[in-house]
Order: sequence, then C-alpha cells, then structure tokens
Amino acid sequence: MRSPIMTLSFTKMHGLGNDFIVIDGRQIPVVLPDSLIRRLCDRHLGIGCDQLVLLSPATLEGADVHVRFFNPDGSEAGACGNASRCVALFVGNSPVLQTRAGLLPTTQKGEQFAINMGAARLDWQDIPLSRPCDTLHLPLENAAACSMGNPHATLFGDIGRAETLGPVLERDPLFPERANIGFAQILSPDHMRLRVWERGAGLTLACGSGACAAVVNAVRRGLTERTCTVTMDGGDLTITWQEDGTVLMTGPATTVFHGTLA
Ligand SMILES: N[C@H](CCC[C@H](N)C(=O)O)C(=O)O
Repeated sequence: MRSPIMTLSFTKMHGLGNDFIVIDGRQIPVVLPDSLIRRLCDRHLGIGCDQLVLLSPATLEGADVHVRFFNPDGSEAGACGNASRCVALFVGNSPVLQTRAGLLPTTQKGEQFAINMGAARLDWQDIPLSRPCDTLHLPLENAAACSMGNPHATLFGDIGRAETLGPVLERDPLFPERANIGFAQILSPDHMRLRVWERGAGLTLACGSGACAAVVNAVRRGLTERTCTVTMDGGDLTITWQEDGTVLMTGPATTVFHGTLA
C-alpha cells in the first residue's frame, strides 16, 4: 500500500550566494502550506534558504515552466532574479519562465545565464507606494523606487547602513506591500557596489531584481550608463536597462545538492 505521506525531493541552488530550495512540481502537483514553507526555509529547523522556488506546469502559451518565489516569512514575491537564473539551469534548454512579473525569456552563454526581467515600472501605483510621490526622489531618505515585478527602493551613498536602516525602511508606511531596500555606492559610470535588505528575507549576499532596480534608478539619476556591473557581497551581475524598457540581467547559477525530505 502506498504511504499517504509522500517524500518531497528538492534541489539546493544559489546565485552569487543568494540561496534557494527548488521544488519541482511539474510532474506531481506539490501544495506547500505557509507553515511548511517557513519551516523548510528556516536555517535551524529546516533546510535553510533565502527563497523557496516552486515549479509547476506552465499555463500560458509560449511559457515552458510556471515559477513562484516564496520568502522565508512565507510571503510570495513577484520576481527573483537570482532564482530565475537557477531555474534556467535546473530546467535547461533556455526556458521561458512564467512568473507574476510576466513571461521572462532566458538565454545561456557558457556558464552565464541571461534573463530578460521585463520592464522596470516607475509609476508610484506600480511599486506600489501608499500615496502619490515622485519615485525618483521619495520623501524617505531621498531613495529612488521602481518595480521589477516586486517593490524596490535604492539609496545612493553609504552601503554600511543596510543592516540598521534596511529593516526600518522595509516596513515604512510608504510601502503598503513592504519593499526590498538597496544601498548603492557608485564606483564609476559602469560599476556600482550594492547591498540589499530583502523584504521577508533580510540581508542577502546578492539580489538580482535589486541589482536591476539599482541600475534603473542610477540611470534615471544620471549616475551610471545603461549597462553597469553590480558588485554585491556574493559577486557580480551585469545589468543592462535596454532601450525597450526591459532589463537584462546576466550572471552565474550553481547547483549545490539534491535532497529528500522525510
Ligand atoms: N533574491 C531575489 C529577490 C527576492 C525578492 C523578495 N525578497 C521580495 O520581493 O519579497 C532576487 O534575486 O531578485
């Protein structure tokens, strides 16, 4: 007789040290209650990760796989750049990803994966903010905001304030859905340093959508060119804010191990 308790297989992956549990529900449907997501993501009580990624069959024409991203606090994120590259590696053959942020085409160039992260959105309603504001100069630490399918604010200046200011700004009432908070230092017109306090996850070694948002915001401020290398604690991404408004993110993806949950 088949046991009613199924074993769950997973793959541990990372992109520049931003680490993920990938669960493949493409063949057998997987339902993950909030409480299980929180436990699996916990570094003491579970496997541990910055985001849990759940794959299921695509439901839209032109997409190869449906991808959902969950934070360790159980909240769902509309986008996750580093995990998108890992999914491209996991699925293979340069899949088109179906996400909350739309259909994201992927390409592989040797060890590097490029994801078209879609259009950066700059209107206050799209981030969203709780009231009409100039998104290039928020009335909050003079941050600049944009959406990459998830809410980001970028502060230009002191990256050492990420640990202390990040958790406070994440929950500022200006962000009704909270926000990922990036701390950027411009090194040259094509190079910046970035640390990101992630919504629902805290300080991570790298944030792909945060790097996209930081370059978009830097270009809008006249601080960098449209193509910029973003150096985070975990390594480098190359970001291009393309003329069509979409953002191309290129970087590595790594498989760490496969496991089975009892
Ligand atoms: N690590 C991710 C972002 C996770 C997003 C999440 N923290 C949120 O929007 O709630 C990245 O590489 O883009």
